[in-house]
Amino acid sequence: MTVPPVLKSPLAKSLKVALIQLKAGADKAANLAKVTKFIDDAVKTSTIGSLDLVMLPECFNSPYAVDQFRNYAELIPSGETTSILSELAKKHGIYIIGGSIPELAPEDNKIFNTSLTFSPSGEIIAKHRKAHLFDIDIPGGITFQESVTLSGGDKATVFKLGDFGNVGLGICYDIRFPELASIASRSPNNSFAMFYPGAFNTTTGPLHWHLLARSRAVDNQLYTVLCSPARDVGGSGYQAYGHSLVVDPFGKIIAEAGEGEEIVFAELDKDVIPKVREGIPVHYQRRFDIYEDIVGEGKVKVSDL
Ligand SMILES: NC(=O)CC(=O)C(=O)O
Repeated sequence: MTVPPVLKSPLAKSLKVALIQLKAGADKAANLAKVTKFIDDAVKTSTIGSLDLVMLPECFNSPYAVDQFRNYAELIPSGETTSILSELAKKHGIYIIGGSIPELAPEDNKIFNTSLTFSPSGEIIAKHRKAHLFDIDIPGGITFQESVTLSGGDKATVFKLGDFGNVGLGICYDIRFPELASIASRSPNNSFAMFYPGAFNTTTGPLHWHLLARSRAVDNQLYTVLCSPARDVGGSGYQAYGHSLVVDPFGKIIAEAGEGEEIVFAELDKDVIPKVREGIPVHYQRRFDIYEDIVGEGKVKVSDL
């Protein structure tokens, strides 16, 4: 039997988070004013004590629409959304995982769907460009082609969240690709959580939102934290699913929003990861001798039958 080593949690101290589930409209200034108010409110009304981190949803300053991304795109770090989030992080002395915004890359005029994380002193400590673009076609359900106007990022993102430990960051459709979470959780990265700002919809949300969040948590024995826009009831555009949530490393949902605008609070307990990994030690039972070559297409070994 594999005996797991005596475990030190990858989360050094418990982390108190708020997820801001808000609805973005066409008016960018109004979206940004709303973000400012929601973050102020989260800090003031926290039901779990002083917050460490606030997270925003995918595309919180613009409509989630292929034909609009370029109109709302900003330079990073000189754009106004970056400045506002940096100031808010500094003002409240918290980390902010800034959902995502359309980013204009001036060197090649490409547009990316980009998430920034800010430290409590307002510095950018992580930047992730959505790597897997949301190009799907479900007849009678939803057709969406991000690649019409967006380009995909070219890296997995793992970074140090100050004294808490390491975390991974993906955006929405990225959650369907388990590799990003595996990269974050495995040695030497040893992350305690994956954060996914995400805007699933009323077709794929009921099918897969909770399933994927819980799967990535169970696969990797870490927390998964997903923050969605609120649903635009009666609106004619993209209908986000809502249900922002936090899943613990056992796969249990420990906090969840409904469909409307809402703030959800959750505490990520530092002692849960070692308990899960000691009890169900898959983290130490992986057979890299069998699957080390199975990376990328065409590399699967076919056995001699
Ligand atoms: N909007 C997305 O990027 C992903 C999504 O809605 C899905 O995977 O379903």
